[in-house]
Amino acid sequence: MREIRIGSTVEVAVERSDYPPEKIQQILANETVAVLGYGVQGRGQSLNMRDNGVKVIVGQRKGGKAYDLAVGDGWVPGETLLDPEEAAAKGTIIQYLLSDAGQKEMWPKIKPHLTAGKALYFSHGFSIVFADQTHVIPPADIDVILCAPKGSGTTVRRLFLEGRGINSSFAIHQDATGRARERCLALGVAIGSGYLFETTFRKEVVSDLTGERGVLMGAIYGLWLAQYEVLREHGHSPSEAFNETVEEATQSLYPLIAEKGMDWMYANCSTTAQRGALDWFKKFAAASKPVFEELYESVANGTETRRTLEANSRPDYRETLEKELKEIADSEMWQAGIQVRALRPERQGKAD
Ligand SMILES: NC(=O)C1=CN([C@@H]2O[C@H](COP(=O)(O)OP(=O)(O)OC[C@H]3O[C@@H](n4cnc5c(N)ncnc54)[C@H](O)[C@@H]3O)[C@@H](O)[C@H]2O)C=CC1
Ligand SMILES: CC(=O)[C@](C)(O)C(=O)O
Ligand SMILES: [Mg+2]
Ligand SMILES: [Mg+2]
Repeated sequence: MREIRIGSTVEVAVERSDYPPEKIQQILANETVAVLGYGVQGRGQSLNMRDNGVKVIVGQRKGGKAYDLAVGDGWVPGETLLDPEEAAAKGTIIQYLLSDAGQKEMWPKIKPHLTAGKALYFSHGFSIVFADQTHVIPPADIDVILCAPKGSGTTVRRLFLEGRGINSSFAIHQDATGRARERCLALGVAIGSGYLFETTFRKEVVSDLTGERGVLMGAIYGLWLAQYEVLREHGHSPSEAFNETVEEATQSLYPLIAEKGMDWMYANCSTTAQRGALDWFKKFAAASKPVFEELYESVANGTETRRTLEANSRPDYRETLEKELKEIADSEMWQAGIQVRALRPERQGKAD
């Protein structure tokens, strides 16, 4: 356990060394972990647990890319790769890692398998907190726990293979067995977390939905796009606009922020850049804060989850999504990106 003091706030983080492999194996000795869904998280988490000596089975419907990927990763059909319902019946811990819309849809079929003493595990507070929309209400005699890696499942796996770990949030919603916490933390480390920070299901889902719609994904692209367009409209070439908006950010300046913070990145730029950034960040903060308030409200009052469930439950949701992603890919900015990335010396001659 590591105590962190930030101003007047004291937080305790659970670390990997609190749950060495022998302790994980002891806590989970009589458990079969059924990972339902072999998407981005299901894949990363199940492979890491398997490598950590946990007894894991995967529940993924036959047919489709995810199933083939699971077979390719060494899950054995009929043994460690089953239908989601079959896996739910066999598992003592059910990791519910279908897409959030998929969790709602499958719930009536999964619920009967959640018998007394089992644990239901989520990587997002979505289904439980917005139960008025999802109707996911677990029986009272099971544990309901959460471990949410704060990053893509791809990163969960990559960092694990590099011997590193991802930060995750954890939360206990229901402790029916008295073992919910130890189950949750043992799993949290087994899936590849480096540090685990305690939260609630509600805090997790509200912050996560805000972050991904905001600075992590939605806002960052919105800002980049606006700057790219202004540069182009003023006669700058596509490569100049892209370099000055995206390539420099990801290749030079963001890694410096990751290393030692914003002040460190600023300190390593010119005094000219520093003066301008120090003046302008306040204007951007003031201009965007009302949008973040609007976003937070839309998350907190359930508008965002309602929209997600509606859009992602449509039979043609994949085609619509692919069309929207293709529009981005085909836009001048990201076409410029393909060309500019190909010029990175280490990528010469290699495809994107
Ligand atoms: N993608 C990520 O890296 C992160 C995801 N999460 C959370 O983890 C959970 C899983 O998310 P992802 O891995 O992104 O899921 P995903 O969108 O990759 O889908 C996971 C699996 O669900 C299956 N599925 C989808 N709809 C279904 C349905 N109606 N019936 C049966 N199966 C269905 C798909 O075949 C797929 O194998 C979600 O709660 C998500 O919010 C949390 C942190 C990051
Ligand atoms: C990767 C992650 O943590 C996100 C952005 O919240 C998600 O994929 O839902
Ligand atoms: Mg997240
Ligand atoms: Mg998310």
